[in-house]
Amino acid sequence: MSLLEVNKMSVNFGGIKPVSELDLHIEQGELIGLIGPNGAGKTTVFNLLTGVYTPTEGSITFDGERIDRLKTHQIVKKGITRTFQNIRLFKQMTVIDNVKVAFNNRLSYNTVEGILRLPRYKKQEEWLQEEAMKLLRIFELDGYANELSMNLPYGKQRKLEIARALAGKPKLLLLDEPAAGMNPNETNELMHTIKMIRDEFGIAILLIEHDMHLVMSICERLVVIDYGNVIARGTPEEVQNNEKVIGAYLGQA
Ligand SMILES: Nc1ncnc2c1ncn2[C@@H]1O[C@H](COP(=O)(O)OP(=O)(O)OP(=O)(O)O)[C@@H](O)[C@H]1O
Repeated sequence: MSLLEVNKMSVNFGGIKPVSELDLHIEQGELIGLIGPNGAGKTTVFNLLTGVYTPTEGSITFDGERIDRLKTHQIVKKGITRTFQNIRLFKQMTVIDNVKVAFNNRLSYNTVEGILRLPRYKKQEEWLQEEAMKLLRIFELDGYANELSMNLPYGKQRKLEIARALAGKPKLLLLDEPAAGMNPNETNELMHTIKMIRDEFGIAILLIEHDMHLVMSICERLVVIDYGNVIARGTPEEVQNNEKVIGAYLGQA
């Protein structure tokens, strides 16, 4: 069984169907690109996978369990985390605190232990600090740990968002246009970061991205959607030469 199995998933908003009968399978450790023209339904797919929307038809099975009726925080606990098209960091918090909050669902002290700062709280706080620093080091953000996140350069804010998503220890990471707004150097660095995550963390990644060079360079398989329907699947080479795909992108121009 695949890590993620989406079968005939649709969502209907008062007659509009941004996603229609979508099938999607992702295996452990795969790096898959979800591409398509503007308004094709890509972000809606992410919102369905993460419980922001509930599918009106079809099913989502993750790690052998149905998740399509679960709430977002329950899905995070099952092992799916994401980043957003527009950066959603806690701007007024430090870099390390942005990562620490995401470890929350892995802590086990209760409120009283927290308020009284009892030993279990202290031990977990130390663990939290170490784990958060480890993640920051991997992303070369440890030097910025105590800066406010809003003061980081744009590319580093994007990296921090990914680091925060990894703090939840996902089995599947969803990245929504991580290269949006980046300059070519930042995009290049991001490409290495995404590859590194997959190799070091051994997790599956589903990537929405308009930067075709990035997508074609790092994804093993691509799924192309248009008007909420899958119009092509395959390796980057196969998809690049697919007439329906070319037509969909030209139609946009
Ligand atoms: N809650 C909603 N109610 C009504 N329509 C919606 C809702 N959410 C999304 N849509 C519509 O679904 C379509 C797909 O939007 P979506 O944001 O998923 O596309 P996208 O492929 O991510 O586009 P982009 O590449 O521009 O980010 C759009 O026409 C959008 O207006």
